[in-house]
Amino acid sequence: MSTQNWWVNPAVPPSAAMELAATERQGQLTKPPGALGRLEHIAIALAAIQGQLKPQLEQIFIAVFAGDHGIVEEGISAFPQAVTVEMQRNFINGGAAISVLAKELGASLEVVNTGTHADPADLPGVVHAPIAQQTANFLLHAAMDEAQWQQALTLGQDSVARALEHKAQLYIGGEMGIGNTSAATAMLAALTGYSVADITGPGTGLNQQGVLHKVKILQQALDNHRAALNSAQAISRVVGGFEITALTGAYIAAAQAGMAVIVDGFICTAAAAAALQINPSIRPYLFFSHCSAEPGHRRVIQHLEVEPIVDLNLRLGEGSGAATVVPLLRLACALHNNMATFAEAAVSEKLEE
Ligand SMILES: Cc1cc2ncn([C@H]3O[C@H](COP(=O)(O)O)[C@@H](O)[C@H]3O)c2cc1C
Ligand SMILES: O=C(O)c1cccnc1
Repeated sequence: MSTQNWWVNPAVPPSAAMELAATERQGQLTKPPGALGRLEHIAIALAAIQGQLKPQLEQIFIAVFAGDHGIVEEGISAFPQAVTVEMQRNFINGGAAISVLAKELGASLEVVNTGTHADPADLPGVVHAPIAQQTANFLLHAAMDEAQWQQALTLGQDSVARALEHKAQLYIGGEMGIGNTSAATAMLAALTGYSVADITGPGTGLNQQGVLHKVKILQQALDNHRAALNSAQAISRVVGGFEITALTGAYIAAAQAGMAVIVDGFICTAAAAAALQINPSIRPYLFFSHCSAEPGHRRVIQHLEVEPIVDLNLRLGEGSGAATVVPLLRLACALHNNMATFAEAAVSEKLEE
């Protein structure tokens, strides 16, 4: 099915035949069947996605989407908005957590300015595609209009096109945007039905009073927009962010291109939750990396019925949690691809029951 709205085009399901072949291979490797637990499932899922018995994760593509948020006027972050621009420089200069992780993994790293206060002349090396300097303050206004939402979504699709040019076998999206835990929380409350109070947390480090204020602002925002929040697309447009929408577009486009994706923490999960409602066919392509220390994440993960790979108390963003699990995925593939079978190693198989 092809439609004008590219984001609803279904992703082709991963190969069932390859899933079966990879499952059979796991059963033949020199270990009790199932003994490598979820590492087996990861390798099998990657084999099915890549359509090859021995999946490969050499080329990793990481995109960090930066976006500024009008809602910061309401005092909902512990850090000033200037950090969104300052961190873009840090990403490019190699000093940020995601820069270090990307280097360690031998991954390609790009930074996309989806709409921030950055001066492009000041930040060479960033992909500048600003939709505006920031979203509208969604306490009173829709964060984006329809054209801006589509533009942001397409920035994610463009990034996936660059990942494909790099022959990437795995796509990681990250985000940077002061105030974006507020946008993510508002989106997730509207998408899942959890109350704002149930899933609001400190983000970069609000104190208890700050969190209560954040709850109040987000609750008011959702009340103000209640009538408009009638679809995942509307929710993402009205209370989301440019960078979060770009991530939603990237997840959908990667799955449509048959590429595996690792989802990062709380904010990326908001983008993924919207993507899954807009286009449910992408689900098999998404691996959820970790359970964030942002308190709402555990609930949201349960609601989505997904199982994060690790739980390390991370609460950074930038794609850092997703990058952190790449070595585990690589090891899962190495075991699956390189272990000997019982026949090859002349090891006796399990007794018949
Ligand atoms: C120095 C610094 C680096 C970061 N890298 C990611 N974030 C994270 O914190 C922000 C969201 O938190 P809030 O909603 O509370 O503003 C996002 O930019 C997110 O990526 C950072 C935050 C800071 C301060
Ligand atoms: O889990 C995340 O993505 C997160 C949590 C807090 C602040 N920034 C990001």
